[in-house]
Amino acid sequence: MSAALQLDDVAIRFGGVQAVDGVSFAIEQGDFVGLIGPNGAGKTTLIKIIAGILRPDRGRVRLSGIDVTAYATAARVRRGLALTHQIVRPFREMTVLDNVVLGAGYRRTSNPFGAMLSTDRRHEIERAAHILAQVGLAGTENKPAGSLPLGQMKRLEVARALAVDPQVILLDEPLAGLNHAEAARQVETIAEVQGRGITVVLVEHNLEEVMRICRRLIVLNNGKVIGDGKPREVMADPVVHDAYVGGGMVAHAEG
Ligand SMILES: Nc1ncnc2c1ncn2[C@@H]1O[C@H](COP(=O)(O)OP(=O)(O)OP(=O)(O)O)[C@@H](O)[C@H]1O
Repeated sequence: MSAALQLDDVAIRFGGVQAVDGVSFAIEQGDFVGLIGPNGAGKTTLIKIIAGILRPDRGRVRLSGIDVTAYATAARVRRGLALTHQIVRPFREMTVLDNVVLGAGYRRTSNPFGAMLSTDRRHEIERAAHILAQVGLAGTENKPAGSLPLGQMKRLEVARALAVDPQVILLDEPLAGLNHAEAARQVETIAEVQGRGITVVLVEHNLEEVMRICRRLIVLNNGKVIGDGKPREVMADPVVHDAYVGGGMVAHAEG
């Protein structure tokens, strides 16, 4: 069976900076992978390349064996990819429920606003309400998304990603800015998502949580993969340790 997500020799340069430098890996369906590395390692750039927001200078991106390197983001979403952003970006004046309904529309059509007006909107609404309950946001359906506290807004991001019925979900710093209780709740939500067989790729600075929940870590430094394997083994590797200490960041100092 093809890997859920496969990268072959992916690279991109911004001026003098080789942000991603020949990255290759394959992630199996249902795996739970933490993509980590010191500041500036290339994590966000790589996530953007996987999502089709940036085109690599070279290399290939495959989803379930299909080469999507030339696909726009919307076409990748229709192939089962979902993305949450580091900075939460709901439509703030729209209700929580409509934000999720709109997310679902992306999977079916390139015009999600049109999808909101479609005849099976009742079905979409029921489905969106169900997803909101799954991420612990039942009762918030009719509130404007912009009125939610950050912890709930980050769960809404996950709900919007789930609405496209993804096979692979990319989470960019889903715990950033959350207090301990909110982070714990968000981790529960993410673990539940992975428990449903969805492949999860997580970029996160909270190494303690990453080590606890991920089955595999891929470590980037200066755009290159410098570690790949079981979390404890990877973090025990002196090369990985040096990259963090050298980068001025000590394991589990952030969160
Ligand atoms: N649009 C851009 N133009 C120029 N340089 C960029 C651009 N985007 C990223 N870079 C550079 O590419 C490198 C990788 O950045 P990236 O944001 O991917 O790292 P990161 O691992 O996500 O870092 P952080 O943990 O701080 O978010 C950095 O040196 C960054 O300054």
